[in-house]
Amino acid sequence: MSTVNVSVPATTANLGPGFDCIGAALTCYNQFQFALTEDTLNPLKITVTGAESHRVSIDQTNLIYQAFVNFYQHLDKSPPSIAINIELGIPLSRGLGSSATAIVGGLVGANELAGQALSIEEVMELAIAIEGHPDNVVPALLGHCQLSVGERGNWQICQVPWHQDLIPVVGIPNFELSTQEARGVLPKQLSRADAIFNIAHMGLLIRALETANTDWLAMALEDKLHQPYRQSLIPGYEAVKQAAIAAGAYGMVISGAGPTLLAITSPKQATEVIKGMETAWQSLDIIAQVRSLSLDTQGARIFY
Ligand SMILES: Nc1ncnc2c1ncn2[C@@H]1O[C@H](COP(=O)(O)OP(=O)(O)OP(=O)(O)O)[C@@H](O)[C@H]1O
Ligand SMILES: N[C@@H](CCO)C(=O)O
Repeated sequence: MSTVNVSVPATTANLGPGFDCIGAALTCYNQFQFALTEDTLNPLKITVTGAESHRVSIDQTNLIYQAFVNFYQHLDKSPPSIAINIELGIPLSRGLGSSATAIVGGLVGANELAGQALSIEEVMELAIAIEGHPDNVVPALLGHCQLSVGERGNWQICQVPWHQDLIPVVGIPNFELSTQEARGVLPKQLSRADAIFNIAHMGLLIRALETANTDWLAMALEDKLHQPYRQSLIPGYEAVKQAAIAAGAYGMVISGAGPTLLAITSPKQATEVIKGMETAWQSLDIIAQVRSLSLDTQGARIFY
């Protein structure tokens, strides 16, 4: 087989208190096609379609290709000549795990072309090493909501049940915030009180997601580790949060490193929450796309 297609879901990381360790896959996708070529003079050809396609590099710096090459380096082999077609469905640098889709897509495509030389656990390990933290790449690969605990070479991955009555609503503004910039504003040290706050809220979050106990969820989404420092990088954060909660959301958090904002609500209130968040962005003259999504339960999918 010389051509393989891989579809990888968007992911929302952190979910409030779970900085760098929890993330959920959402029903919005990037698609990648990998076709082996015989062209040794031009070993890489990349084409990109979809919104923001002009912003993706089409040379060897492309993150998908870097992950692809990383896979072959891991096997001590040279990468084959390859044509990669990228169909972007997930906006870039918005906190919806676009970089994780590129890393997972590149690795899964390479693994399939290499006859599944690596197990899914080995692919996951490589993906975490490239991204530097597991919270996006693990659910992008496996689907569902995933808690990743451990360190290089020794990860425990725990699927966190997500109650079907909890609807994720994402508000995606039309400005970008790079993960690098959003990590740059975080303090190097935390007080003991803030550490205890996050440990307790994270424990509550796991049970709240499973049971849809909405009092628990409303409290569990609070965090003292990253959101207080990142809010000022996202114009409209407070107004959109207030509007979402007034319209029936249980809470609202920064999705990944932002600037996308993630509200969680009930199936009944989802339309009102979307309207409320839209109106709040509009009143600040910020263009944003607000929509409800579902939990993706498949992760990276291979098809021919
Ligand atoms: N389909 C893609 N092909 C190649 N590179 C990509 C692709 N998608 C994302 N990237 C790379 O990832 C960068 C965005 O990564 P960044 O971590 O800043 O944002 P994100 O992954 O969208 O957000 P977050 O990590 O907060 O969820 C892009 O600037 C680009 O370099
Ligand atoms: N946990 C990461 C997710 C974005 O890559 C962060 O918030 O910086």
